[in-house]
Amino acid sequence: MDKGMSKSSKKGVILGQGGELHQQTVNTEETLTTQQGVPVADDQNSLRAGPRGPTLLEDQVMREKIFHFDHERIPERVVHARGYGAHGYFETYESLTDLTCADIFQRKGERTPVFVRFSTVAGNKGSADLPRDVRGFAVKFYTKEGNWDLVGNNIPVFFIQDAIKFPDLVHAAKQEPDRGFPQAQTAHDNFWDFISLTPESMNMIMWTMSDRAIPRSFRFMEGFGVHTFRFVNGGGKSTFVKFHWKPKQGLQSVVWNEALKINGADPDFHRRDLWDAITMGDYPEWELGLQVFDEIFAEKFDFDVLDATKIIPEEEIPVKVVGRLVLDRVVDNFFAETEQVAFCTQNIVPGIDHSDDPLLQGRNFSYLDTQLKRLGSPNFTHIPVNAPKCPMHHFQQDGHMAMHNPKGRANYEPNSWGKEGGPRENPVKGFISYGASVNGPKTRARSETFADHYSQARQFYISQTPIEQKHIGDALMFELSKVEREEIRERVVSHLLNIDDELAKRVARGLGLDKLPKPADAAKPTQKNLPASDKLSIIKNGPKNFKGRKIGILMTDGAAADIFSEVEKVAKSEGALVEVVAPQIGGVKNSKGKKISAGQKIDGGPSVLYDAVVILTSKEGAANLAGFPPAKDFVSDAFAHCKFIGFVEDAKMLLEAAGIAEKVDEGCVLIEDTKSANNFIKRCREVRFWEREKNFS
Ligand code: HEM
Repeated sequence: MDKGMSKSSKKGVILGQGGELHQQTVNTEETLTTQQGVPVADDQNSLRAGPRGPTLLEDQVMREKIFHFDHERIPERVVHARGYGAHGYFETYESLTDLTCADIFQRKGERTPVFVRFSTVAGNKGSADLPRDVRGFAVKFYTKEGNWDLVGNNIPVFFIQDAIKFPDLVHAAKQEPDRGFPQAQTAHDNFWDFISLTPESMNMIMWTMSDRAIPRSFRFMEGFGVHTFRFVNGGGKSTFVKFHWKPKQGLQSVVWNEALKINGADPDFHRRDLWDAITMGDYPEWELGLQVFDEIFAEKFDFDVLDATKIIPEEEIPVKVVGRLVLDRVVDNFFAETEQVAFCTQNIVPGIDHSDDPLLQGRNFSYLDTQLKRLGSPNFTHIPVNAPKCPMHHFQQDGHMAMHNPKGRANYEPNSWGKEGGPRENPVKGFISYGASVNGPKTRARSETFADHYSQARQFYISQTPIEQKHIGDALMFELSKVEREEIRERVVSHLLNIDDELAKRVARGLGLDKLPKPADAAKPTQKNLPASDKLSIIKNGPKNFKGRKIGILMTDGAAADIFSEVEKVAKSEGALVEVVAPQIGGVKNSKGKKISAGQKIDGGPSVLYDAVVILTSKEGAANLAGFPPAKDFVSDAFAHCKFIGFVEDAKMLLEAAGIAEKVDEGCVLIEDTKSANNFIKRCREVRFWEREKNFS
């Protein structure tokens, strides 16, 4: 023990003479060292000339520590900066030899390790999880023949058709450059100015204004490869393919007012949800689906399959399910894995190839280029999360932070070093690009087959349920109400007139436009005969049960013990979680005097954090909470967000104070016994009681 230090009652804990705490190794703890491995005796005090004197430059321990800290940050991704990753595996359901020689699709039942990163697009790294935004859905498959990255989104189309417009799109969407805000939202002039001058974005705008852009969780959203890719089989035959991820948990989104509140209550809502589900063993799963088609279909399809602003409706080409993705392991270290992972559309494997989609072609350049800047060296493939799990042999060498360097004398080929000469080409297994014929004059021209900007936007809109259509209108009104320049608002409405008259009129009314503008000049008239596609609606593809969802039970002292155990029991048998929200974090004593611990204190656990709620108070508890705004909001928000609400007779006073006692509807279930608790859970399977929203003005 140093001079001036005194022992505390805890073994290995010493107080310094300035009162600072020193935790020292006793038995099994490892010794703290510098990066050079030198043991450190005192991590609380820098080296000084006397206890009150200046710190000495000589202090290599402090300098090393601060030097490293000073360089902890790397540039965030230029887009998709905020994300969350997890490990898992992909399991192949059947051999697809006839379609592709990609090794991952050859053997039924084979499991391939994967790393997945979900993200928002526009917000900075520290933004919240629930802005209205596209979500990234990037999957790295560590196949036996190299890494295949399927870098997709939760929306199957994109804003632009040509990668040359990507910098403009992203500049317009992110914070405005003079003021540095608003961040993580598109509700501002620059974004809508750009969009209103870019009619090819209209299909994507319908999707981003829909509830797809405010998913309940990463677990409850679809993923799409977006572009048309190619499969190539062992005989060199190619077919076109589009990739889909279908969540086994079913689709689910939140409502906009809820999203706004979640961002405040828990900005990490989505990452926490994924972390919790995986650590509790409720592994999320998606099935990989393919839409496979040939040149003949591509020729006769109304739209160009190389145009990333278009889908192929599932009714035209059904999605064939070929495998499942299971996420079963959280990261050990967020920075090492989620931050350093580098997905790249150019990472494809034998049997998979690019198409001529001009957006995809530009992406193939952009990702590698940006990652060199972001990760600081061409050796980012040496970082474990990026390194293939199959053998690698090449002559690439040196560079910053080179971790794996080839051995031996030969670092070039051809060479004449025989066995020691290193790896050789393999024309049998090696990647061979599909030999598509390419010709045509060099030109900066866009194909006329890309010119229909409205027909599929309309098709998406008419495929939605009335509630979903209403949400699209509401979202447009919200976003445009934040736009300061009226001519931009008008220009957007002029595009909506080419999509759906009623939608355009409703938005115009909502914005208070004095008169309707003329419809925008359309390069091609809208085809109004495209049929509705049920697969495009979230509500029509919702969950079949309440598994993986969370019920918030607002409880007070004296709450009925039997009802609590009933709700807990039925929720458990459904695979749903319950969390108690109480006036104090210490929990409550139920009617039998048993202590029930709380997951949240009422003002930290608003109902927006739950998929359904139960108001389980005693009479006295309800009376106390009736005067407490966070408790009233808990109930009234759950009602306004169309959630199923279970309640007990004793909670009536709180319901009254929240203003819903008179409005109790079929989405509010009185829980008195096993039967009604079961009934409540059954209702919850519909996720929301949308009927209620019809009564909101
Ligand atoms: C179909 C259209 C697109 C989709 C589905 C898409 C998807 C994604 C996803 C999921 C990420 C995040 C990857 C991660 O989690 O690390 C990402 C990042 C990125 N995307 Fe895209 N993107 C699209 C279009 C584009 C285009 C056209 C460009 C550029 C020409 C581009 C450039 C980038 C860049 C530079 C990053 C950051 C990559 C990094 O720093 O690692 N994207 N994109």
